[in-house]
Amino acid sequence: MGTAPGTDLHELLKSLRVWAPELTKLPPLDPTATPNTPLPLFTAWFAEAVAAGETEPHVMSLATRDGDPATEGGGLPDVRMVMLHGADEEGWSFATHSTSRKGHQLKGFAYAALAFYWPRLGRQVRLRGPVTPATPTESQADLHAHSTGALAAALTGHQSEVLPSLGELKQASEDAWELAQREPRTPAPSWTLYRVFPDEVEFFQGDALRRHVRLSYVRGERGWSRELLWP
Ligand SMILES: Cc1cc2nc3c(=O)[nH]c(=O)nc-3n(C[C@H](O)[C@H](O)[C@H](O)COP(=O)(O)O)c2cc1C
Repeated sequence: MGTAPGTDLHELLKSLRVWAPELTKLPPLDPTATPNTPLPLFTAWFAEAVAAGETEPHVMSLATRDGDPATEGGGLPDVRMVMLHGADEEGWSFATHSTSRKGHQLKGFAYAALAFYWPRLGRQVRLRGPVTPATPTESQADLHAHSTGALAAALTGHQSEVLPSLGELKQASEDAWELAQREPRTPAPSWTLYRVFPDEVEFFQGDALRRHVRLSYVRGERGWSRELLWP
């Protein structure tokens, strides 16, 4: 049986391209003009992603590891999107429930990888490193600095548990919205701010002739070193 034109996955894949010139501008990356440490380059690229009109430049993929690789079924990778809450000398931060799937994974193996993609500039940033939870006070302060909707979502709770029906979500969410509006300082005890303190940060600048520039910062005993990687 035929598929209606324009909806076939493989036809669509053939028709798509990355970095179409009408949407994407590929700036050159001169490695000799980059800072000695990755944070200033990240913050500059982030600002440029915002200025270029990236829709959600603060959304990133967060990869974690499941369980212990020595046990059966353990050590498997997992990934999902989360929002960046900040990046400074203490690390790159995000927030989630410590009781969620990723929360349990981070408890068992406190190391994670993050990836950003900013297609309008043909840029990717990836980093990985150990993860540390912030204190409950700092985590709740971070939550309360965000929107009522963010608080309501956190108060709804049960993240990653099996949901018996959408009706149960509606009821829990309505209760959470009501509480968040009435008591904007209500704590969501499992909501936790985590920081990734990177061992490595790689900046990828796409190039039209596929001579992509990959600049990798590696943290060593004497601070950061930089090297180029083959694309
Ligand atoms: C654009 C976007 C942003 C998201 N931001 C967050 C976030 O900041 N924190 C969070 O816990 N989940 C966030 N999520 C939901 C996660 O992707 C994921 O579904 C949820 O955290 C459960 O993941 P887990 O089962 O691996 O723990 C976001 C999803 C999307 C699509």
